[in-house]
Amino acid sequence: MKLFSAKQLKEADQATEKNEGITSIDLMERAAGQAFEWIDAQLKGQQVPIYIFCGIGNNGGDGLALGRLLLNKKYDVHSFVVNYSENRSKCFLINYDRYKNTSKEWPKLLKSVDDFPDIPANALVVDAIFGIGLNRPLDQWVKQLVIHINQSKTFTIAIDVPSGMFVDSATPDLEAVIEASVTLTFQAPKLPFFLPETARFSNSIQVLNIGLDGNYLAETPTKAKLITKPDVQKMYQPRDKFSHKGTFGHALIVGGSYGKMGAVTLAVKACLRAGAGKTTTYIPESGYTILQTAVPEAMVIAAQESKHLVDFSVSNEYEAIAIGVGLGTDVKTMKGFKKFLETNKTQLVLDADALNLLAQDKELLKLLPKNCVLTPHPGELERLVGKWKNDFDKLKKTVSLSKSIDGVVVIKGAYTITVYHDQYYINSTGNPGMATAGSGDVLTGIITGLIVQGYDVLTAAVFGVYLHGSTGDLAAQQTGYNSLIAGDLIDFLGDGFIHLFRSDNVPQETAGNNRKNSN
Ligand SMILES: NC(=O)C1=CN([C@@H]2O[C@H](COP(=O)(O)OP(=O)(O)OC[C@H]3O[C@@H](n4cnc5c(N)ncnc54)[C@H](OP(=O)(O)O)[C@@H]3O)[C@@H](O)[C@H]2O)[C@@H](O)CC1
Ligand SMILES: Nc1ncnc2c1ncn2[C@@H]1O[C@H](COP(=O)(O)OP(=O)(O)O)[C@@H](O)[C@H]1O
Ligand SMILES: [K+]
Repeated sequence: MKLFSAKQLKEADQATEKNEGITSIDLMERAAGQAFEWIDAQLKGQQVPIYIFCGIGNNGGDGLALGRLLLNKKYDVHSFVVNYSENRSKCFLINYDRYKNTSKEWPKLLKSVDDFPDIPANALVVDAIFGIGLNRPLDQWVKQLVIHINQSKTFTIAIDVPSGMFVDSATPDLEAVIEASVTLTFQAPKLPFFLPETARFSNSIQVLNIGLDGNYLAETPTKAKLITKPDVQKMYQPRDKFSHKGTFGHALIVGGSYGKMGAVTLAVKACLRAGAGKTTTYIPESGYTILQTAVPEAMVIAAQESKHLVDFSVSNEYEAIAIGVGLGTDVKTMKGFKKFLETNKTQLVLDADALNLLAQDKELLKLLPKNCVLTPHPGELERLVGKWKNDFDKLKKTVSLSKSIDGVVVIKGAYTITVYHDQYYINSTGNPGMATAGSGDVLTGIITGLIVQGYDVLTAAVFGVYLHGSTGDLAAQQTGYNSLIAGDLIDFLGDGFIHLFRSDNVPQETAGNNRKNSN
């Protein structure tokens, strides 16, 4: 799903008006109508005081149109115009008049802190103060209004965007943003809904299709995409009946150190479960028995050194090498790692301590082969690119890194973002249960397993991240968040694949039948 910029949405707006022969006021009525339908479907006529705060631009126009529709359906509506500027939009003014013709109680004008209404605890608040047109920090008194609404702790519905949130750049003041309970966003979600600093404001996101011009939406490329099930279904490569293990490649996992062999165990199991034809691990000698016992399906090459890898001389028979899990950052390991990079020609996935070694000597980045995959969590990323000022700056720095190595960088976390040059692929699966030691090692194994089967590196990263998260979601249904451990992600990976092609909305009857059959 494409995430459009504010400028693109305004262009889509104009394309729709031109191609459908409608005006912006018609489009506003459509948007407000969709918001009304959604709210009416939840309330079903239930009478609660509805407090609508409207700005003076088109977001405010949406708010007034919504207010009129709710009044027509006999809801208890109280509207306020937040008069932060005299520069009112045309569509706002039209809806202001329409509202006044509908209601005896006209919208109250708010011009300063003294005008703020008390908000009853049982009120439903609608935030239509600012939308995608916000382009500078809020005036002090408008910020106070946002704080006043947030402090009311009432259920708050943001129209299009929580007011105060910037769409295409960093939000300058995180105290001046509406904390929405639900965000009714038009046509497509906005990038900051998925970034760590701002995601908490938009909460439950409902995308309302207001029918913007289909051609414009299809043909306009976006920097950011939200990766959902239909996107990854297209990525899956079915297996041929006459395929054999040689068809699906040979992966090498290089890593482990004394006390950290588990990381390699998790990565190699995940790699196998992702579908690699063959896997080999290259580990310090002390891990030999551990690996052979824990993963009989994997081959093991034990290095001479007992506790840390020093010599990384590996053959070139592998389709991909994952390096770094449990590796450690011993001085001798660093030397061997450098020597390895100087001669290696195989596709690489670099994680954990391999990233820390790269951060210790950034010159090593120049030795990476084209199209490698780096999978840093935010701490590892910071060591590689330096401190960032905000989420947008983090993305900019990651884009520079991706371009400089001509490879893929996966920023792990909630809504993992895979960055390739200046494209962002935002993952929609996963849960806080996955914040547990070793779950990153599993991801490394999955991505490597996909690469050796023939997925290109970008697809392997985007698809692998999605699968890892959806597997975590399936596992959590059985384990709950607290009890999920990294090994569960391996156990459920098969379910993750199977669910790729299962409908999410299993009808009750079918679910019942399944239960009956399994009894
Ligand atoms: N295709 C679509 O997407 C559709 C969009 N629709 C709706 O329109 C919304 C966008 O409306 P919008 O462009 O009028 O901007 P909005 O957010 O109401 O802001 C109002 C104005 O405030 C100003 N301003 C900015 N910052 C400020 C500040 N800090 N303090 C004071 N003033 C500030 C700035 O004007 P300026 O002063 O810069 O000239 C800005 O223009 C969109 O979110 C959606 O709800 C739907 O109706 C139909 C389909
Ligand atoms: N709150 C969360 N929501 C979704 N995914 C998460 C969350 N927390 C962690 N994860 C995922 O779990 C993995 C953790 O990786 P990492 O920090 O490298 O763990 P480790 O080094 O212990 O293996 C990443 O893929 C990350 O995206
Ligand atoms: K809003």
